[in-house]
Amino acid sequence: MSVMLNRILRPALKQAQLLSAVKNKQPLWRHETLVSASSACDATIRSLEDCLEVNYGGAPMRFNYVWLRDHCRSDASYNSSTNQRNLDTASIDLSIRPDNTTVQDGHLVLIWPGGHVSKYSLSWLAENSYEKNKQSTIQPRILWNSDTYKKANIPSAKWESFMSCDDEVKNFLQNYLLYGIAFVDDVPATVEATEAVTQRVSLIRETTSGRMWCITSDFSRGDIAYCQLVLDRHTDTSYFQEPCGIQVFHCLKHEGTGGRTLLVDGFYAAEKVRQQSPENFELLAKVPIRHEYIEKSENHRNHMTGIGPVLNVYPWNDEMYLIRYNNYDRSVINTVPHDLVRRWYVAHRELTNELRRPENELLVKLTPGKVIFIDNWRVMHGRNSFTGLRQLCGCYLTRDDVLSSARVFGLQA
Ligand SMILES: C[N+](C)(C)CCCC[C@H](N)C(=O)O
Ligand SMILES: O=C(O)CCC(=O)C(=O)O
Ligand SMILES: [Fe+2]
Repeated sequence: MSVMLNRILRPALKQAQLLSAVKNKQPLWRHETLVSASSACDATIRSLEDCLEVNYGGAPMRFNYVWLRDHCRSDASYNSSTNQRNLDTASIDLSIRPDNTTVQDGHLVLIWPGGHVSKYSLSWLAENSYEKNKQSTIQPRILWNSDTYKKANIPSAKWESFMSCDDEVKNFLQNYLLYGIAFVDDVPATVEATEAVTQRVSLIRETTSGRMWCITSDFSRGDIAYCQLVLDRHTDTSYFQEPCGIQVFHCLKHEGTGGRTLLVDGFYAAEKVRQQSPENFELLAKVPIRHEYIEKSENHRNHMTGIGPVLNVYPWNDEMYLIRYNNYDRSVINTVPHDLVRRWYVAHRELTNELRRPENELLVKLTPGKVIFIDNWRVMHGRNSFTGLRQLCGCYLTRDDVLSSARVFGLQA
């Protein structure tokens, strides 16, 4: 089986060579020919069968030849003013190899059959190598429990400066990216001001809940959010194929008791599971789970479903990027056989236990003026039961646009 696979991946290797390599347990790459070797003051290059090995400081990096041709940054191949590829990738010969390989002034220079020249700075190659990227995080984060979040003493942004000063928004976004929650204080207690504050950061994502929504416990919609009962920790819109990126809450009025907001860093809890039982983490990251929103009332008819694992992880570096966790909206499990179902419940229980540890629960009373932004892909929210009139307004924001704003400010996101 592995021989078959290798044959497909390395067609140039002779079957006999391959078999003897497998038999002698030699690494297969030994059989690849060292076509040329050139060195510069800071880099060594080796041409292998289907890739170029570049030694430049850290671990050796390997660049496939088609990849190199595809990533040529010459004017003919790439439009650097729009940052878009001109080259038709389908026109590249899949067995292409450069005729000439040199390093000049910190650049790798390749001459391809037909004479096209490609030049890549070594630092660009290092930055964009798989070897580098499998070790880096897309988004640096500080995972927290109640204590560590409080000790970090993160300042809230202030309405006045938030609305007028980009640096205030930048600092706010930095906190938001690191912790998955961030606050703006002194916001006028109106839907309009709440809308204005969110538009400093992103676009509003209109959903079936509305654009800006304002809820009281009036049972106006077919969902338990619209009552006075306790709501356990959860992420919203888990029934969307792409759950909403950001949840914004502003409590405009509360004449009564209770109704504190519960926040839990889902990544903190999930990392605990990863450390304690990697097999449970993997199940939560693999088993597809459906969530559902079914509403049948006079004014609203909806049937949404979203399918995906509870934990979503980038496959090349194992970084977590999205949690779907909503026990209210979780639908029928019918995507895996019974033995996996049993193991999935064990894994889900372990995650739930971590999410429910009292030391992980941050409780905040949202008061008029305090707007909270919650990373709905990471931080769970819930609330205590409450009495009296409570008016909560807010909206969802599109994640892509929040991250884009952050990157435009020069933040890593
Ligand atoms: C009020 N607000 C619009 C925020 C929520 C309504 C949707 C609640 C749903 N159970 C969910 O978790 O997505
Ligand atoms: O009432 C609250 O504080 C939050 C309710 C909730 O979970 C939601 O609206 O998404
Ligand atoms: Fe919610």
